[in-house]
Amino acid sequence: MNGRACRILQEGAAELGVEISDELVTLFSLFADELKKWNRKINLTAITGDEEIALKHFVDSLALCRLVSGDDELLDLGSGGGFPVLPLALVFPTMTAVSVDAVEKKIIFQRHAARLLGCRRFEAIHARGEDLPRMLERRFNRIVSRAFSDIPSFARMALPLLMPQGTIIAMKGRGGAEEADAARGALEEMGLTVVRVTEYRLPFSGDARTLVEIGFC
Ligand SMILES: C[S@@+](CC[C@H](N)C(=O)[O-])C[C@H]1O[C@@H](n2cnc3c(N)ncnc32)[C@H](O)[C@@H]1O
Repeated sequence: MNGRACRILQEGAAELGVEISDELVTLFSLFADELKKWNRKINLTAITGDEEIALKHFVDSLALCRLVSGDDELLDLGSGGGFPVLPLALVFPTMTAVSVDAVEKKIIFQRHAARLLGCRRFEAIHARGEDLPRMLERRFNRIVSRAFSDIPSFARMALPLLMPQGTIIAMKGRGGAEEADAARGALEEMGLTVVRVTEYRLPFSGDARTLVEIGFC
C-alpha cells in the first residue's frame, strides 16, 4: 500500500476514534497487497486502488469499532473479501470472529489472508447464511453485515444465531435511517426492534454512512 494510502488509513481511523499503530499499518498493507494480487485472478472486489482500499474497505469497516469489542463473538454474514470482519479481527486480536460467504473462492482468500496476518481467532465458513443454524451449534453476540441485503432479510437470517443479549448490526449508506424505519414492522414480527441508528460521514470522502443496531424487544 502506498504512503498516501497508509496516511488515509491512520488518519481516517483516528477520525473514527480508532488508533492504528505502525505495526498494524504494516499488516493492513500486507492485506491490501494480497487483495490486489488475488483480485487479478478471482473477482473479490471492484475497489482496486491503494487509496480506495484504505478508505472504502479498511476505514469504512473500522467504523464498527465503536460498537464491538475484543470480548465479542462476532459473525459477519456475506463477508466477500473479508469486510468488515478482517479489519476488525486485526484491531481486536482477542475477538472470536466467524466469517461466512456463499462463494467458496472468497472464503479461500479470507483463510489465506487470515493465516498471513496472524488472525488466530478467525474462522471462515463457506455456506449460505440460511444454512448456518443447521451447521453450527454456537451462537454470537454481534452479527454484522456490510452491503449484504435488506434489513428484514438480514435479521431473519441472523435471528437463530443470536445470543439473548446480542445485537445485529447492519452497515448502510445514505438512506439507512429510512430503511431502518421501514423495517420496524417486519422486525417486530420477529421479536426484534431497532435499538439505535447512528449516522456519520466516512472521513475524507464525506460519504453518508449509517449503522443500524437491532436487538430483542
Ligand atoms: C456486495 S458483497 C459485500 C461483501 C462485503 N461484505 C463487503 O462489504 O465488501 C455481498 C456478499 O454476500 C454474499 N452473499 C450473498 N447472499 C448470501 C447468502 N445467502 N449467504 C452467504 N453469503 C451471501 C455474496 O457472495 C457476496 O460476497
